[in-house]
Amino acid sequence: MYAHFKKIISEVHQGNPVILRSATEQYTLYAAEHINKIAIADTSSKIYVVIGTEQQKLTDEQSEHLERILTAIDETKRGSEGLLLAKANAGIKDFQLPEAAITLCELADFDQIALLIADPVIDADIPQVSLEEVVNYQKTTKQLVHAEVKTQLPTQYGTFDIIAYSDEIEGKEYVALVKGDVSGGENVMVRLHSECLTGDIFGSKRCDCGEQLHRSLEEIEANGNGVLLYLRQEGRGIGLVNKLKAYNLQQQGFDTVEANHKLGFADDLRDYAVAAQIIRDLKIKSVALLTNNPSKIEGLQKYGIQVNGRAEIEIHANEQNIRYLKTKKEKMGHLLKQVF
Ligand SMILES: Nc1nc2c(ncn2[C@@H]2O[C@H](COP(=O)(O)OP(=O)(O)OP(=O)(O)O)[C@@H](O)[C@H]2O)c(=O)[nH]1
Ligand SMILES: [Zn+2]
Repeated sequence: MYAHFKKIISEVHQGNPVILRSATEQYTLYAAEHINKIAIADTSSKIYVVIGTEQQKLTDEQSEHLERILTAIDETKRGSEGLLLAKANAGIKDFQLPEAAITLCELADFDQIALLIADPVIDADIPQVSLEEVVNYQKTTKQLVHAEVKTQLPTQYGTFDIIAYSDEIEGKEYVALVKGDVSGGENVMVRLHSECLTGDIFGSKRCDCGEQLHRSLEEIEANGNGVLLYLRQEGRGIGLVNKLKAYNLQQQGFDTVEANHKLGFADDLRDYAVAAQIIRDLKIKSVALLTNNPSKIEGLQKYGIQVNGRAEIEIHANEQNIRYLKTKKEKMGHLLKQVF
């Protein structure tokens, strides 16, 4: 995993250029340690010096690099340089190209100072890396969830350890309900449960969430080992207010996917980086997911979690949720055997 990304880091480390791009912009990136007059003189494009800083205060090393770079640029008499500050402590959600540039320099064992040169020459020999790749690499490899407290929770299904997590990806709070010793475990039974206030708390019949939540806890208890992660992904990531707006649209005849589109959202906005991070924090080696939703499997694999199996968790349909379940099967690829 990440072979291409590791090559990028190695190129930056050796002082070679790489192209860093977002959907709308692209630049040639050099770590400041390697910049020399030739690289600067060779280009007539705008040059940005990017500095990672906590409080707009440079370290001694950064000041030295900056002086060297500015002298080099000055000697070319171009004077088209600009200064970009990247927040050294920027949350992953706020990452833009400056933060990505600084991250690449740090991963290449350099100080937090980089050069970005506009209008890069696209050349097959110069490897390219996207902002998204940098963000995904950080989400996979950097510890971005934190176990804050662990205690016992006796429930009607059995007694679980409950661990509350905070995270630096979404900025939310989560819980993991853990049965037994899962550390080092292979094929651990895991339920990724997406928050559904209406279904989980009020027993809504519009969806199958509440019943799935309780069934999962029963199954984990019966298995004597497993984890339920309560993920803050209300409304497949669109939030409670928008989900209720989607319900109004469904009342008018649109299905759950069409309703999302009418509100300006994709079918499903969920990202499973937090789930992957918690699974890694629990030192689980591989999982067997309780789900009917193949995108949860791919969502975890994307962040390096080994998914060895799947157990279905199908709830009997009722009159109110049959259309919703049919849409999930037909449009979202959910593996539902009892829905036709
Ligand atoms: N946008 C939107 N979200 C919904 C709707 N009904 C339920 N949800 C949300 O969908 C999520 C549940 O996801 P589902 O796709 O039903 O099932 P799943 O959890 O992905 O798949 P399983 O693991 O098989 O249960 C929860 O976050 C609910 O709040 C709806 O009509 N519109
Ligand atoms: Zn629901």
